[in-house]
Amino acid sequence: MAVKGLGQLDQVYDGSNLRIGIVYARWNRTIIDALVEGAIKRLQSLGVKEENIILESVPGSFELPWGVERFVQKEFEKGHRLDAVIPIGVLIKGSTMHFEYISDSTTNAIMSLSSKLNTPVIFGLLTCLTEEQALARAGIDEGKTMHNHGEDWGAAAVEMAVKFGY
Ligand SMILES: O=Nc1c(NC[C@H](O)[C@H](O)[C@H](O)CO)[nH]c(=O)[nH]c1=O
Repeated sequence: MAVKGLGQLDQVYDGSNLRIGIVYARWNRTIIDALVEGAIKRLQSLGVKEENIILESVPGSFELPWGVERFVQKEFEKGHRLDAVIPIGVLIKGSTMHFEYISDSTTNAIMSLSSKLNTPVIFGLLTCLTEEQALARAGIDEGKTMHNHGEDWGAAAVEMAVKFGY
């Protein structure tokens, strides 16, 4: 018996009527730029118009939750509802516990945003132990060992907006 919905696992969703926000942190900029580019590329491949992809930045990943919350509210107040938002940040472990505290607090805060804003908020935070891990997940390491995770986030934003949006 076919399990209902499984066939949707690789379904392509039409983003042509969607307005998507991307809020990126400005730490580890080379990696961030690749991830943002990957998300935009996938959004456009799913039909999201260039003028409907709205970019904003914050100083670092710690500012992402509040920045995303205010970004969505300000766009709504301007009459431009966002159908989904992709926060993008790159945290790389240093020699202190800073990484752990920001990773944990920011992840939990981002997780609660979708319900709080009634808008799909995608988890676009890389929490890496080494720079090499982050480069690989942005698809820009030497050996091109992984795909650009920004593309996954773009696809998730379109799917969540089409399936559960207004
Ligand atoms: O420390 N490492 C990182 C970082 N620190 C800054 C922090 O997010 C915040 O902007 C400041 O503490 C000011 O509030 N922000 C990142 O996005 N990635 C890191 O790897």
